[in-house]
Amino acid sequence: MARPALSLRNVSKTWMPEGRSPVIALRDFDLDVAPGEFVVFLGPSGCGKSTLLYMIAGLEETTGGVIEQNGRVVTEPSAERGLIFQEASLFPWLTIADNVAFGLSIQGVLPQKRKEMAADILRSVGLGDMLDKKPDELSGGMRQRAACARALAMRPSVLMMDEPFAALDVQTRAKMQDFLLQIWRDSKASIILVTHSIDEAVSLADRVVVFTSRPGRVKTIVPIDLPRPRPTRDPRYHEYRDMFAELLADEVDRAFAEQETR
Ligand SMILES: Nc1ncnc2c1ncn2[C@@H]1O[C@H](COP(=O)(O)OP(=O)(O)OP(=O)(O)O)[C@@H](O)[C@H]1O
Repeated sequence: MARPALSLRNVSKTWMPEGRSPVIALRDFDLDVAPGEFVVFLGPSGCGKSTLLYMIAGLEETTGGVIEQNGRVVTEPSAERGLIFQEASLFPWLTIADNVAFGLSIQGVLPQKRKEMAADILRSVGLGDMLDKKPDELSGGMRQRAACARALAMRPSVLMMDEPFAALDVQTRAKMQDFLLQIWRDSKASIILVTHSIDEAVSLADRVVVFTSRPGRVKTIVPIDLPRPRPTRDPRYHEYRDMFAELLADEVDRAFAEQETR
């Protein structure tokens, strides 16, 4: 791989919740993400996927190891690394256009330019008619597109998404996946998407990183060697699905077995 966009070396995190025992969420996690690569994190519940995104975003500190973006150690949040959550975290009192413009104001973009940029990017995600609407006037899928627009306006080179479509109905989810592939191609950013959906992983990823159960480590990394749009009727598509189902079932079984021997 040419210089990775993102490099994780021995990344570990132990949470120290007050009055409770420490939780080792991640231990010695290693991964390189290439520029423009689409990586999906798949793993059992509680294996540290969100924790890892927060650390890559610079919102939480690691308790071991190093995270680098383009060779620079990550120590704090940066516009270079966008993070989108399951529920679009837009400011409810601002219009969609002002939500997008808000981040640009922090970057020092002047008001008129902010307005133009916000309108442009909202048009590119199909929300050109919604500029003056407030978030609660939009559907869930539209809100998620607005959240994408807000993150993309900052031109991040890495865009992280934590189960972004989990709250959406099946049809909207499929549309959002197509939309995401389109903005991924246009933006040329690397994407890291966390999902519980095996189908979503096989439909979207260049590579799927399968986590072990907690403490999360890399169990295996599987490149998806299928053209896009993914041929869902192709036997190979189903082979990938079956393989991921087995890998996850293994980890869930292992976690249960460990709990029982404790
Ligand atoms: N702020 C926190 N303080 C203490 N423990 C935490 C905190 N955040 C997460 N944890 C613990 O760290 C572990 C990993 O949590 P995390 O949310 O990263 O897992 P996940 O893989 O994203 O789970 P899920 O798939 O269910 O969303 C869990 O045991 C969780 O309870």
